[in-house]
Amino acid sequence: MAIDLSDIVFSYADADFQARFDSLMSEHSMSAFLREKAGIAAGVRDIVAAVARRGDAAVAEFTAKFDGVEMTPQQFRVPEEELEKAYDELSPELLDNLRGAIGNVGEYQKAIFIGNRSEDSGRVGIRYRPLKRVGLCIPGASAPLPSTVIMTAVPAIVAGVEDIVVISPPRFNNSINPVILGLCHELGITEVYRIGGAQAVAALGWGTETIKPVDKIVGPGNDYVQLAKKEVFGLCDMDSFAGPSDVLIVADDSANAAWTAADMLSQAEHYPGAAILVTPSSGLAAKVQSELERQVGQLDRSKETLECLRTYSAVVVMKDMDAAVGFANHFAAEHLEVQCGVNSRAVAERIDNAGAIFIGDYSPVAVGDYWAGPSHTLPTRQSSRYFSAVTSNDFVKSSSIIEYSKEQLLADADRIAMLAMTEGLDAHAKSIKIRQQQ
Ligand SMILES: NC(=O)c1ccc[n+]([C@@H]2O[C@H](COP(=O)([O-])OP(=O)(O)OC[C@H]3O[C@@H](n4cnc5c(N)ncnc54)[C@H](O)[C@@H]3O)[C@@H](O)[C@H]2O)c1
Ligand SMILES: N[C@H](CO)Cc1c[nH]c[nH+]1
Ligand SMILES: [Zn+2]
Repeated sequence: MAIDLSDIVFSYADADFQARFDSLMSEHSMSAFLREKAGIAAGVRDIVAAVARRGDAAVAEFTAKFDGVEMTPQQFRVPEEELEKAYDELSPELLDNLRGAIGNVGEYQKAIFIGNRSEDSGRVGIRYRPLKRVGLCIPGASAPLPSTVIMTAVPAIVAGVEDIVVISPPRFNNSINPVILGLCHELGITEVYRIGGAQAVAALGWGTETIKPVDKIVGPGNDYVQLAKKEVFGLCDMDSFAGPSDVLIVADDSANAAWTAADMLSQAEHYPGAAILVTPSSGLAAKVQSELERQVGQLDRSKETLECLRTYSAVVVMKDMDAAVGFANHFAAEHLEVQCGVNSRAVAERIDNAGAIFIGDYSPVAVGDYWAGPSHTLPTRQSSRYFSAVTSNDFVKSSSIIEYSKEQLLADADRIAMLAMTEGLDAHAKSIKIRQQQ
């Protein structure tokens, strides 16, 4: 039966435009998610509390319950021989391509790294040091994503993190996908645990008898993983909220409709994944709709992708490019593509909220997912308004440096003391004044 996607198309000229706009914005918002998942959040809190109280025993119980795998705590960690064996089994061609991606990501992450730009030679400064131990969440239930190992581990390696720990659910013959394991070996990561979900995040945050706590947890995951990261925040740091993927494409008449549709499908394929086209061109909207209808049936995950198009996606016709850009800034996408021909860079300049911006016809999201250099671990659910992509700079912390000379302190001593007395803190004032009395 022919696929009809006319339901996902709407225009500023429609009577119900505002209602559809509001519902699209709110469906994808963080507040709707947190409200809708309040029940799951309560369950996640219980899982985290149980791991905090009972450590490994609780991790083993939840792994049996949610992943269907019975393990003793000694079996959580993947033996190094298994990592080596998985590495040996990678085909030379795959290994070469993984190395190509690792090289690009490493080069980019080095170029943007601020951790080696400490400034502590003057009166005030800042000093960066790498985090000592970090945990990476690598999804593995709906689809194992080896590329996420590269996109989270390489920035940490560039920053100089000593201990990198990987957690991933035991969804592949009771263990982890072998490409993920082989890649860990290639990157020199030896501490890999076949546990996932909220229980694994809790183990990283609280520590257990067999897993030492980490300083930061980074990486994507399903609702349980993301909500658990929120629960352990404070015990350690975390990155952004990297949940279900989305792409928003701003395009004009010059866009190639078949390519635009292909890029939308590449996000919808994530299942869950959302793909939204915003354009001032009703002609392009119609062509993209028919390309989606034509191409979706040709995909391996056609059924799932179609469901994501129908459930989370839209083709929206706006009055003009200003309105399209306004829509994009309001939506705050994880991935934002601009396909506006020679105007692409100028339109991209006007985007304030997006995890990653892909400019022009030859920068589909997939080039960033696997290859270009910036991490594909990006803020979702409109949180690119305030969160950013994972970078090497997420794996350093800073110490402020203050080093006054006698002359510098004496020059400002009275003024500092006065501020202290204004707050009624005379011990503060005296710690300054005592130095004036030499
Ligand atoms: N934004 C990004 O950068 C990015 C990158 C890659 C993946 N992702 C997203 O990450 C997500 C990965 O999801 P996934 O399905 O692979 O899962 P996952 O691997 O993150 O988590 C699976 C675990 O969740 C736990 N779980 C499952 N059902 C449960 C239940 N009912 N109660 C308690 N715990 C339960 C289980 O322990 C299971 O092992 C997807 O949404 C994907 O789109 C995002
Ligand atoms: N688009 C996903 C979220 O940014 C990342 C990914 C991994 N593999 C393919 N895609
Ligand atoms: Zn992707």
